[in-house]
Amino acid sequence: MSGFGNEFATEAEPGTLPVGQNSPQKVAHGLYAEQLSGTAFTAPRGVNRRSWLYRIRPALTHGGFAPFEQPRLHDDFVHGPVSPDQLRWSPMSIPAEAPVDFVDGLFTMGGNGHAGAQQGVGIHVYAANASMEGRFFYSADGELLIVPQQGRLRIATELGLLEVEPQEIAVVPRGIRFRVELPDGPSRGYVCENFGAQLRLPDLGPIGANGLANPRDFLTPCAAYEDVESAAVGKNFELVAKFQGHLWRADIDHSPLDVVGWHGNYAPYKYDLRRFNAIGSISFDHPDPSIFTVLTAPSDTPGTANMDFAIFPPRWLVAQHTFRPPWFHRNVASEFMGLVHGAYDAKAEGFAPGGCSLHNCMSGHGPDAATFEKASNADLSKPDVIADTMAFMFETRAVIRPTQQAIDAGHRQRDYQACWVGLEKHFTLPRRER
Ligand SMILES: O=C(O)Cc1cc(O)ccc1O
Ligand SMILES: [Fe+2]
Repeated sequence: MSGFGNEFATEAEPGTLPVGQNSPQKVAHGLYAEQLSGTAFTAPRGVNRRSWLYRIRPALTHGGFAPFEQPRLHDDFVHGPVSPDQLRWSPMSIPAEAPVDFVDGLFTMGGNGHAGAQQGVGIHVYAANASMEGRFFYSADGELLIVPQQGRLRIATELGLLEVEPQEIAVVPRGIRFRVELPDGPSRGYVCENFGAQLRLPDLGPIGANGLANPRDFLTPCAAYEDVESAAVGKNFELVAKFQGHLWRADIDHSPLDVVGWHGNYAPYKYDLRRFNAIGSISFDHPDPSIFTVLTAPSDTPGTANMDFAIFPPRWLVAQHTFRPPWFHRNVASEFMGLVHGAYDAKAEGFAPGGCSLHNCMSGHGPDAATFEKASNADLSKPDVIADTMAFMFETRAVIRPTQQAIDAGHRQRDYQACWVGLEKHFTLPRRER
């Protein structure tokens, strides 16, 4: 179903949805009615999100929770000093031998804020080789923006099935239970867990009513359900929850993906980044990267987002008498970048698909020496096309604290700063005539 944040109504069996009310005394087909609230009951109508689910069993049907050991996934972003170094990582290798599913394959790179304060983000990468089997997951801490880099994901959610491939993204709202299957086997990607206000389309200001990510290109699944008892398939099922920064597990004797019909505006969605209508300079100078915002999660300060998701898609560079690539700069916001495909226009080498970089608040960064040299001498009489590329940025208001495991990781490029060696002093003044 198409459209960002629409009021959808969908049923996998005819006659499931009640007409004219949400909670009849008896629901059709012997189902239970359950409301899933994604915003405060009293949030203003324009941002209020909730859905009504008609399901085989209510969501409370499971055993007690006990801690679940996956120490690579957490959100301890508070303790210890944080270095202002520019950081970069090569792609994390995908496990080859023992089966590792999406939950076990998550590795927290860094983040800020805390789920408890409903502020900040957790930034994770995943590297997995196996589908989740008999395991279902949800995060009560934040909505999950999933950016696959290698391998498709088949995300079976309570509200329906999302299939995403690299260069597409999926967003699973806080609380929605899902299972990730890997149709292509070895898979890798990035996840931004947004603890703040929900992602939405940015205002377009003078751009007008169209452009950037267009609402109709966001797709939400139709209802699809499983009527599966664990005993019938001879397996133990478990429900894994991320709650206040830690993982918990509970036995569950059935698939919780048992929603036969639902209606509302709190639902997972996907978007193909190749549909992004990039807008840029047709005169001079490289614009601020906010022009590439796909989705934004506002904070309480207008214009200063908890998190922005921006992409750097294929596009033409036509600006005149200017340095065309991203400029050297320092930013009050913090920038975590990843590369889904191809090469990034500020880095000639070293920023590989599946890799990532972190440039924190006020840390200087910009084009590497090779890019600076090339762009400073480029022939600007011709347009340049950047094809075959898809980089992205999670940009946050607060400093992104890398985790100790990210700092210690073997795939961290300890020589990252060397990419700027060669940016020599060129300062000269014309000789003054007497
Ligand atoms: O640092 C980066 O590479 C991201 C970035 C891209 C751009 O085009 C302008 C500013 C910016 O921070
Ligand atoms: Fe930057």
